[in-house]
Amino acid sequence: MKTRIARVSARRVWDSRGRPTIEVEIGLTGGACGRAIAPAGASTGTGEAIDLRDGGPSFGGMDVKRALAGIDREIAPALVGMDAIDQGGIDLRLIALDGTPNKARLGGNALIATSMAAAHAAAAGLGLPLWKYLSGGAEPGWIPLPEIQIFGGGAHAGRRIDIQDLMVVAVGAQDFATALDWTAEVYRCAGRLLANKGRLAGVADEGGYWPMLDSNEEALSLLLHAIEVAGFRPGEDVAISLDIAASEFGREGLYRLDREGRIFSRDEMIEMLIDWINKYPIVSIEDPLAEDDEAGLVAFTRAVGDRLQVIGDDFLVTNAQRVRRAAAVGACNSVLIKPNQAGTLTETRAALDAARDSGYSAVVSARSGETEDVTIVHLAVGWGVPQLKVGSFTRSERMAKWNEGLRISESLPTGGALPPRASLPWG
Ligand SMILES: O=C(O)[C@@H](CO)OP(=O)(O)O
Ligand SMILES: [Mg+2]
Repeated sequence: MKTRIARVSARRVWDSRGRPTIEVEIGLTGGACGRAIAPAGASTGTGEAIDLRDGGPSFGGMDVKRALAGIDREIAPALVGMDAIDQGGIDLRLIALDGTPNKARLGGNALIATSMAAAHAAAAGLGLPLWKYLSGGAEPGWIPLPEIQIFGGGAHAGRRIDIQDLMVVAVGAQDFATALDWTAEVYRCAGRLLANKGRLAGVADEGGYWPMLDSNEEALSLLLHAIEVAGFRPGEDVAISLDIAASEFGREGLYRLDREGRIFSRDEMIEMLIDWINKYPIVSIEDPLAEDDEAGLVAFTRAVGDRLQVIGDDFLVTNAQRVRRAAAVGACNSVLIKPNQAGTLTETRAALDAARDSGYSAVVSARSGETEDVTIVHLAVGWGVPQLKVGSFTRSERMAKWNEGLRISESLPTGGALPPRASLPWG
């Protein structure tokens, strides 16, 4: 059999924040090979798979090396001889081998890089592009709609503003290439507007501009202005999407917003967000409240869930059980899908299936620490997820993914067609 695993090897490579990470390479008996690199978050949910990452000010720890040793000594011997096409069996074996509930022993980063490398190897062994292999023969009808960061704040930008991602979605674009064109235009205008104000401090971890502003809302109004200056109709051509990443500044129902100079109660936080939704063309808000504030998330979803995509990221951590529980209590109506939060592709897929069963929308997402790895783009296309969140222009680890989307769209029967508006939550 051509797709039997002949070797598993790993190396220490570097991510976009200058930190070591793990690349796994899997070779098959037929000669095909696949490889994948683990990304890493900065604003992480407590329920995520635990990575073995190097810590300390000089990142001089030994944890990545420890993870590599685990791959050499335990994972490789366990996987050699398995069929790479048996993704479920491979992932189950990885989970059993690790033996902890959060993958802390062998490392979530070791597991996800291995799990994704197996999929790449299987696809290569069958002579298929990864998206096609993952789609199981179904023809995707479209390529996902991009959600792209224009301003970066929170843990990705020295907390100059409290909220983490101010993004745009080209809701009126018909195709993927046009969505990128429009977003690039807004991005350039936003940069010019910030520079003219003397408030541009560089670019954040995901490529969005790093704004030095006096309030969070100032960033929102500047973003709206940038959409208009770029010549688009706010809300009709280009809309706003936010990741508040509220777990970074909220605990036990209290939210400390440094830009606003005060602590908000849960109700005040919800009031402020609803005020923004009423004033700006916002179609999606991620982690509006902290991961420990289920009551707040339920109240927020009850108040605006019929007109807004409410995404759980830190709160749901790509976990099927959590998605089902959230749906039962009415917290959020959408889930962010990040493979490395789950730790294996099979668990990632289970979270997506749980979302579909619960009537939740889904958004596949990169992490703030990324590399040239483009697996998530194939995953979004192959699994038919209609939205994809990756960072912005001016950072190549982000553009590697958007450019891969352009390449994939050339081979889809529908070309670069985006999901029909009616199939999206705001349609
Ligand atoms: O919060 C998020 O959604 C991601 C991407 O923006 O950030 P991080 O990878 O740091 O969790
Ligand atoms: Mg998030």
